[in-house]
Amino acid sequence: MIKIAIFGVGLIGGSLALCFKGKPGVTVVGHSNNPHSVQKYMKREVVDHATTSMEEAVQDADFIFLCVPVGNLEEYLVKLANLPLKKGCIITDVGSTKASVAACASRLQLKDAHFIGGHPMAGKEKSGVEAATSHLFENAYYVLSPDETTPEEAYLRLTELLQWTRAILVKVDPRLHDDVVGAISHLPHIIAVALVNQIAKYNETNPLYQNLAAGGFRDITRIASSDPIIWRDILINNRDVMLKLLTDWNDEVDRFVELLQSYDGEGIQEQFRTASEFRSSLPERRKGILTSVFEVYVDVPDHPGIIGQITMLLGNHKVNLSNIHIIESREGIHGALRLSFRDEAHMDKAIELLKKENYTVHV
Ligand SMILES: NC(=O)c1ccc[n+]([C@@H]2O[C@H](COP(=O)([O-])OP(=O)(O)OC[C@H]3O[C@@H](n4cnc5c(N)ncnc54)[C@H](O)[C@@H]3O)[C@@H](O)[C@H]2O)c1
Ligand SMILES: O=C(O)C(=O)C[C@]1(C(=O)O)C=C[C@@H](O)C=C1
Repeated sequence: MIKIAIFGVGLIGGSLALCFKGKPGVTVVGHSNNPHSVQKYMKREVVDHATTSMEEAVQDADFIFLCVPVGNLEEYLVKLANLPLKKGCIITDVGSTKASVAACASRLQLKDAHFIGGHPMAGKEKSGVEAATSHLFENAYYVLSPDETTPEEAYLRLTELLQWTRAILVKVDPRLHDDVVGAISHLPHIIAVALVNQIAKYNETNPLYQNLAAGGFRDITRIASSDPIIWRDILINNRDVMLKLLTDWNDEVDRFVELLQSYDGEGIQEQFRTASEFRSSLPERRKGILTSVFEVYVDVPDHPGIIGQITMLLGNHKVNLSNIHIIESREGIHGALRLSFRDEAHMDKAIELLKKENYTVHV
């Protein structure tokens, strides 16, 4: 029997619990200091058992997942270091920053357990166990940060367990993680919140701002509704990285100020062109059983009607496309199309048809 203890059965802890619960030979135990939360975990059936006792949760546990706010991770590690743990037990976390928790674990020199930091790059603006879902991590990157003391055997045991999440596991150094995730996750959260607050101030004198706010505003501000405590902890913890990133952000804002002051239309167009190019190169990651990713890339010459030709070819043979993306669209340069399919059979049929028409296809 594999016992998994989860501390903090909220959005992320609850979603992990749902990935593991019911799997052969697995028992999932949830912990909270609050008896009402313990009852809720049981009522919602996200865990097999729940308790307010830390000792009971970790007794004989093979894996311990710390899914509490970043500001509480060190306190939990210190508590665990003083409890009897099963020999070889793996402690991991899901915190959105990795350097400080890794440093804390290495200072503590856990006796019988191995700490391997983790961070699934998936989430929502909603929090709590009510928002948990077993599909949350599917096709998402999941960072793991073993260090030089981590036995290969322990790392492999954790990666094997995490296969149930259907995430893509990737090893990243904790400091590099905080730099990169600061830029692609933490900075966007600050920008979204600052933007909403700017508009909310205008709205105080005229509700038309709120009434007219449409798709653009909603798209860029979804994450402004994220949990204040979770994000307070993340930003304070990654403070140094964030201060540097905000300086660079000010430069980006200043660039637009200069472009507008000098009526530089071409410069503005160039900003949108380069942004669109990078954004369309981001891999699409769809979640859910029915929306697994089956993608191919097709080299295409730059001439009008090429997308129509390809969609017609596939449509005529009843191949269902779920999405089509232009990766490179600069004039005179060969580009690529990313074609997405809902299942493997349609993807295979598309590859066969495209190759027959002499297109270069990359799978
Ligand atoms: N929300 C996201 O998109 C996301 C994505 C990846 C990782 N994370 C990380 O996952 C962790 C959990 O975030 P979440 O989004 O699941 O939040 P959440 O609020 O949904 O869950 C947090 C859990 O921790 C418990 N908790 C809160 N304060 C506590 C305290 N002081 N002591 C003990 N338990 C406490 C809560 O009861 C809850 O069960 C955080 O470290 C966060 O950085 C979040
Ligand atoms: O999709 C969202 O709502 C998220 O905020 C998820 C998100 C992100 O910024 O991408 C947020 C925090 C995490 O630590 C990882 C992922």
